[in-house]
Amino acid sequence: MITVTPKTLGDVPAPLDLANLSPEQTALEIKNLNLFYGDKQALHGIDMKIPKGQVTAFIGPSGCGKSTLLRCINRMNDLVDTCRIEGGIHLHGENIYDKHVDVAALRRKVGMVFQRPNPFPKSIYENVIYGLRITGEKNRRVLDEAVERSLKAAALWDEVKDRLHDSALGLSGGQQQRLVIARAIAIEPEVLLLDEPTSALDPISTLTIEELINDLKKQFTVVIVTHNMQQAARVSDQTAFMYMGDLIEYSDTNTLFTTPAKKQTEDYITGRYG
Ligand SMILES: Nc1ncnc2c1ncn2[C@@H]1O[C@H](COP(=O)(O)OP(=O)(O)OP(=O)(O)O)[C@@H](O)[C@H]1O
Repeated sequence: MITVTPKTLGDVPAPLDLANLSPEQTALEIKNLNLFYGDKQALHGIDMKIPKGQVTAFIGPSGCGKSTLLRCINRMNDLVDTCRIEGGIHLHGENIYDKHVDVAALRRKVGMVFQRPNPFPKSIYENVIYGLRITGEKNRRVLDEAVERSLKAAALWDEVKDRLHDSALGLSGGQQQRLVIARAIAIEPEVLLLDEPTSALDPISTLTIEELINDLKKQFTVVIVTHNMQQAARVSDQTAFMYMGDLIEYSDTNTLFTTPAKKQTEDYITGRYG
């Protein structure tokens, strides 16, 4: 039996009425999203609004479709040949799956951090400004400021400010993951997708990243996939429980973990399966 103590990091905001968010409150709206890998349907008619400036977690047993849904938000699934999508995801009222959407521009608005830290074999400095270099930024002062701002926002500045031109590969795993977060936020996205960002880290680094997530939502909308229910309870404002490609329950995190509406959710959070 797993017991989950909800929300220990940050303030507990008043729960939002997730079904009736206003356009101003909404960062993303997922509308009747179906996803197929070949003949196999991995997501079934997902409908949800993700609020701005908050942390939303996707939880559920292995294979339920959490990462698939997360990857839909910046069209990473476009890279999978067999993948077919119906329905849409609306950002500023526009479906990101419309034909004319520039996917590179979308990924500048919707950044992503993966399970394993993946810094480039370059200096700390060059890692952070990687996205800015791609956009053609050359002004040294602009780049220096972006490095300092992003590393501070990723809670890494104090640890690396005297060795910005050393290789990023010399950092610890937890530092590398914060560097990758700094790289993602240097281009000032609106939404940050985190796919099990602490699963390769030790408990202390995990706590540092969880505290960081709580700070990041002041500037960004954060969506996190985690297999760790305690982590979802600690960092997220709302939680979506998925099972076999269905969105079973989506509510504010305290409600989902203390008084779930659906039996499947209760069975999962009490450790009866998954
Ligand atoms: N590239 C792919 N090609 C074919 N099937 C895939 C692909 N990626 C995922 N799937 C299938 O889609 C379903 C959902 O997988 P997904 O990785 O989204 O689940 P998950 O909930 O994130 O699981 P985990 O917690 O184990 O990472 C699974 O049945 C998986 O086998």
